[in-house]
Amino acid sequence: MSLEKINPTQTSAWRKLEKHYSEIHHHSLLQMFQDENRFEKFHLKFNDILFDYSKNRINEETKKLLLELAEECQLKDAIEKQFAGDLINETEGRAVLHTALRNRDNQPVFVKGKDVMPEVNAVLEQMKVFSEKVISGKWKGFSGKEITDVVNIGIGGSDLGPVMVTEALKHYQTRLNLHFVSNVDGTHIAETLKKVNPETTLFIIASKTFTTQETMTNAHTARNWFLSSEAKESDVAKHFVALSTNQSEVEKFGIDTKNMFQFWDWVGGRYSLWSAIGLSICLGVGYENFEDLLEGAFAMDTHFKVADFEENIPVILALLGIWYNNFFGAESIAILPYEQYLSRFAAYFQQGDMESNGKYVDRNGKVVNYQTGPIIWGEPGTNGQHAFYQLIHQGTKLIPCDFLAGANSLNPIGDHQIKLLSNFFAQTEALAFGKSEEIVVEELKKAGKTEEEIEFLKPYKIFEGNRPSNSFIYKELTPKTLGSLIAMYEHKIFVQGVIWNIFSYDQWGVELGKQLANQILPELENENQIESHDSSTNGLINAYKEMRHKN
Ligand SMILES: O=P(O)(O)OC[C@H]1O[C@](O)(CO)[C@@H](O)[C@@H]1O
Repeated sequence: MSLEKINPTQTSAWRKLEKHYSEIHHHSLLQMFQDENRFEKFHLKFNDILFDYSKNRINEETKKLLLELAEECQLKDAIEKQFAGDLINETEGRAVLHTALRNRDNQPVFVKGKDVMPEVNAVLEQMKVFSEKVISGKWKGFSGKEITDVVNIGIGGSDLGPVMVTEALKHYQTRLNLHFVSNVDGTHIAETLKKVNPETTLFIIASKTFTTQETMTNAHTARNWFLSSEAKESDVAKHFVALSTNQSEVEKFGIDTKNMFQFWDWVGGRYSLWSAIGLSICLGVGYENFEDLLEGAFAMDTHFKVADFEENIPVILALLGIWYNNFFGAESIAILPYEQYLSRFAAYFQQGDMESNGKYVDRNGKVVNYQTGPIIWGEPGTNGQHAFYQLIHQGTKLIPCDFLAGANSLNPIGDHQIKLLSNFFAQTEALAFGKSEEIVVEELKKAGKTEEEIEFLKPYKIFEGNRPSNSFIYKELTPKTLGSLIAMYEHKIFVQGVIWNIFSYDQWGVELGKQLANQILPELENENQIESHDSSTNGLINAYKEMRHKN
């Protein structure tokens, strides 16, 4: 059964929200916080995570209306259909079941009448056995030495998840050194190969389709490099494994299918870190930690499935996003982790969110007349503070922010953590409440400025505030907590897609560029002048041909 296809702007909740927005959009957070119970009203707890959403430009009525919108858009039904394995990715005729990959209570999950759990568990077991063999040193390279380095070759969802998670869980690192190669720019693989030894390196070729140009090019280069050492063709099996849904392409590449870790078309690339694509995570941090990551995600899945919407963290997070995106006209969201280990978290959700909800055609095939997915960006605090926070505080754009921090550091050195957290708390406070003219004047007086200097400096030093943020504070960055946080954002993306009435699980928008690149590639293989494109593209190609070194 497909999802209901409701244009959100046609719902009565949307109309009420428009009216409500016109009534409250100028209200300040300062006024709203006159209510001493505001934090009590607008925060939620989930295991070791606290979600404070009180510093948002909402009141109880806003929340009520946003929840009405979710009901009217039949969110409950959509959630049930996704978890049940309905073919909700209609343009590709697929179910969407990354939740089955972390379905830790093992209840059957059916796709087209077949329970997928036995296969899911079999691949997990294969990942466990293999990663333990490599980590323990039982898996030997062609010259009998242990594996020391693992190179994951993949791109997009076959790279970003493992990169983000292995960085986030570096504290739990095994003895193996992990490397990731994604870019087709030869520099990426060249610089990586300089660091490794063919005798002790394991290459993981990670590609759902096993046809992606970047990945296959890098994979062939790695294979040639490997075979240019002492290694023989028959040694490839000891040094190359594949993560894919495409067995025949894996065979064509020359990887023994014994060394293939399978996943399925109901796992979207950007939701695949929980699948065989997570093999580099298992190798990097150990299978038990990978399992804990799955546990954390499963706990969030269960919460998302069963909690009432008003207490449902992904639902509330999604609705707040809609409030800013569609009513305030905010164009982006900054994800700002005060946790160095989460340095790739925002980059990961750039793909997660923007590839999922960057769509202008709705589920009825009609061009939408409202905004859909936001731009996602961000860097870890406090680095961001010294780079782009100026614009968030005093720029002309409204940028809702998600702040994330661990209460405890995994590297408790001196007073680093309280300094870090003092910044975390200070930033959301400053964004929300700003700095008034009176305080600015008082400070300038204290600094001994003249009346004239005060008049001049005053406007620059005032912070109008009223800039919204969510805060997530968790006990410590464990694999479980990380799993929950990732799943939380995944479900947020899904909820927003349902409300915007778009298909969140396809990505047709990346195809045109790929197609054109394939057409242009043969044109670059000769020295002929090119005239087949527009004048700009012709001009650029011909200039390139002039500039490049001739063989
Ligand atoms: O795993 P594959 O098939 O190589 O695809 C890599 C990436 O390419 C895309 O299909 C489009 O860029 C992503 O969705 C995907 O994560």
